[in-house]
Amino acid sequence: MIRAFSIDDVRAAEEAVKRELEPGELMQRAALGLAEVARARSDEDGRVVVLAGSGDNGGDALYAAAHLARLDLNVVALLVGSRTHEEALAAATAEGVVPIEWRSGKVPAAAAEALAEANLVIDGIVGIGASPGLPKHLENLPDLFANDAYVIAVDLPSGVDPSGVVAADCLYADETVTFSLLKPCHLLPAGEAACGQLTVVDIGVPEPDSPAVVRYEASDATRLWPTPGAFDDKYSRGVLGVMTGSESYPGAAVLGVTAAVTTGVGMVRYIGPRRATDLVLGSVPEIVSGPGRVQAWLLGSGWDGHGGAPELVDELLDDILPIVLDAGALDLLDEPRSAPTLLTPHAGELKRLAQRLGLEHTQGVPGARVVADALGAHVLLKGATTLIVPPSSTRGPLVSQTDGPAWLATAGSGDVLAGMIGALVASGLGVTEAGALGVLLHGRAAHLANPGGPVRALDVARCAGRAVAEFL
Ligand SMILES: NC(=O)C1=CN([C@@H]2O[C@H](COP(=O)(O)OP(=O)(O)OC[C@H]3O[C@@H](n4cnc5c(N)ncnc54)[C@H](OP(=O)(O)O)[C@@H]3O)[C@@H](O)[C@H]2O)[C@@H](O)CC1
Ligand SMILES: [K+]
Repeated sequence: MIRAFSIDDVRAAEEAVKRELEPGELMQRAALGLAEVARARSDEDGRVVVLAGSGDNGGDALYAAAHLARLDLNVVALLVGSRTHEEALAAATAEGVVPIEWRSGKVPAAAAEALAEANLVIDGIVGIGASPGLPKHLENLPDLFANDAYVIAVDLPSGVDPSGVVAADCLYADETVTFSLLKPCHLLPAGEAACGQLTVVDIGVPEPDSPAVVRYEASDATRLWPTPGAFDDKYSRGVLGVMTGSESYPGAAVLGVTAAVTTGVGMVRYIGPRRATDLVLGSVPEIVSGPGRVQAWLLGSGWDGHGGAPELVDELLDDILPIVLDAGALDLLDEPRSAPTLLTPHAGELKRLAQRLGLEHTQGVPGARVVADALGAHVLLKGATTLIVPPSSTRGPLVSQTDGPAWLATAGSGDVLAGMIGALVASGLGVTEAGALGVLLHGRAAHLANPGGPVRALDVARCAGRAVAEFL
């Protein structure tokens, strides 16, 4: 599992280590690690520009500049903040780094020339002390870079919101070198794309207890998968009740049920309108049609109204069983249930849901968070990066998964994902684990369906079993 920590926790962990070290030692470790990566990425006769801002992020960059100059690289330091880390600047200039001040206004000619010639740019403008966005004079900075310049961000790309919540103008990097601990922006959509390759340099700061953001990996699927034992039967493995599809959209039912059965669950009970039931039975003869005992419910994919049995829905919502509410069923809930509940909206559905509930945020992490809090439910926000946002009261981390190829943006894909997650909830996983492993499985199955090429949702559903076998 990949973990990122809140900025407060990162600062506290760094302070605790600093108390045990000589003053400045931690920054020296960071700068040395950064310089080693930068050296490995630069040519023999490399021309390096270091962008140094006001804080310690600029300090890291300037000390790294000193190391690189000592290795005979040609290094220019652009001092772009309102202040400069003076000791680090003195160390850099003592090694032959050429400083140029550009604290506001138009770019000085010497700075523009150095940037145009640089094949390596080290972005030490701002780190975890950042407020989102770039200062006015640096807004068009990338226009000054050579086309083939390799950009290394120190700790995080400048301009990015360190907490990964607010999307803002930032300096895109080819590589981000961070120190011991990942920060939320490294894993969340508002920052991750700007990071490029993420390299972690160990400076000896231990992980705090509780991560703010986590990402499940294949090894987590291996560890957590609800693999049946010799004494299991179809009931002990778990039964999933599915109410999906409608007269207008019966295909959603076929996709979700196919995905659930192929993912592996003791049994699927399907309840839906006649046409959808016939189609489901025609392609998935393993299912049992009609109500009965189940361990979890999946509702809503392909609904046009309240599915096949509206009279059942209120009863289910009052029940103590876990429920996955997808698509049309996102409209059902107005207040928290007492049992685990997972909502699976895409961005448009989240917006509508938050507006219906009259909430102040409607998008991204803040939107998912207010919906999760209002409904006491986990919100799985589908997208290129899929997030799982728990209600604040759980104090649990956000989950951020980027497992699927972009080809998964296709009709029926969400129905398949819902079926996979439903199967995992019925098998006994909590909604967070089921959501995260479902997204992992969805991405892996898409890859197996047609590596590197377009996929149809039904093929993704059909590949789930093989993908599970790979995890195990
Ligand atoms: N702590 C440790 O032990 C270790 C820390 N380490 C390093 O220190 C970094 C954190 O350093 P930090 O706390 O000095 O903050 P940092 O991000 O450099 O600058 C904040 C200042 O920048 C400004 N500013 C704000 N927003 C801005 C923007 N959008 N764009 C431009 N400028 C902006 C604002 O100053 P202003 O110019 O407004 O006066 C603000 O005060 C961390 O990321 C890591 O690299 C490593 O050495 C390992 C050990
Ligand atoms: K930076």
